[in-house]
Order: sequence, then structure tokens, then C-alpha cells
Amino acid sequence: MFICSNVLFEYAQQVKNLGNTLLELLSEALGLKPSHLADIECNQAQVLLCHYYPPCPQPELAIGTSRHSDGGFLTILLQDEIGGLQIFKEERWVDVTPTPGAFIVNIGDLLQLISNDGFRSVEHRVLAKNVAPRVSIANFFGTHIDPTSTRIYSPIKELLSDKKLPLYRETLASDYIKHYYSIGLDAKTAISHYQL
Ligand SMILES: O=C(O)CCC(=O)C(=O)O
Ligand SMILES: [Fe+2]
Repeated sequence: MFICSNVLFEYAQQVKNLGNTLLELLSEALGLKPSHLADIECNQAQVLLCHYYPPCPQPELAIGTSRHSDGGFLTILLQDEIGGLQIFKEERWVDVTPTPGAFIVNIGDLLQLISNDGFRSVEHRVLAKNVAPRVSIANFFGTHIDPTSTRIYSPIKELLSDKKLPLYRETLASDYIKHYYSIGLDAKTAISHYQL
């Protein structure tokens, strides 16, 4: 137990470093200073979710994880070699084939919101498999999970102009989190509720 938790804390720290580097690169890609996304606390909350999918005797009748897009800003996902992860692209499901040693990085809904659709979150799901158990570790960078937080997110003003109007309204972080969990998976994406 002790050894396992040490490894997990070390993993979380390393993934956090990677996430911070990615947020710098994403800030620059938006034409902002490298620290912009960290300055507005896109990395404020880090949540590690370890998934275990038991082998399923009738995978065609079940689903591993239902269709959804991730709610936070950025996800760094590690999957094993079993496969089953799919993204919804151009109106069809596309396999994300496991690549040993590679992470999958997902844009989350809130990054779509603050980038005013500069970056898009992607819907994904995990199929049930009968070959063997599947394990994945999802690391989410999100926002204040504290329900009393007064942090507000809206499209970054440097990205707006007369030709680029805001596509989303100001969104209280705590409201957004409540809304995301209240609609559940398999629903339309949570940010559509905040669209102007
Ligand atoms: O297990 C996976 O590969 C994906 C899990 C996932 O989409 C999530 O935790 O949000
Ligand atoms: Fe996800």
C-alpha cells in the first residue's frame, strides 16, 4: 500500500509537470504569453482517475465508458494495450489504437470555452472487451472543485474582436462543475448550456 501510493504521487507529479508544459505550449498556440493558461488556474485542480474494466463476456451488449467529453481543461490519459478507446470524429467512431509508452491528450470542454472554440474538446467512449481486463489512468486538469469558489471563466478577451465575438457566456466554475455532473455521461456536452 505504502509503495503503491508513493509511485502514484510520483506519477501525479510527473504528469503535472507535463501538463504545465502542455499548457504553456497551448497558450503560445493561442498567441498568448506562455504562462497565460496557468495564470488563470487551468491547472488548479488535478484529479487522477484509475479505471479497471473487467473482461466482459458479452461486449456487444455492454459499454466500458459511455460517450462523453472531458469537463476540465486538459486530460492526459495512459491506456494499456487492450484497446477499446474511441473518439467521435466526422460523425463516426474512430479507434485510438494503443501505442506503447504514449499518452493521449484530450482537450476538455472548459478549454474549448475559454479558447472560444480555438481548441475543441472531443467526445470519446470505451468499448467493453472480452480478451482481458483493461486498465487506464486519466489525469484531469480542471478548476476549483470547492463549491464556494467564485472563479469565473469566459472566452479569453485577447482572443476576441469585432470579427470574433464570444461564443460562450461567463461561467462560474462551481456552477459548471455542478452542471457537468448533473447531466451525466451520454448527454450532450456540458458547455452547450453556456453557449451564447
Ligand atoms: O479509460 C479510458 O481510456 C478513458 C476514460 C475516460 O474517458 C475518462 O476517464 O474520462
Ligand atoms: Fe474521458
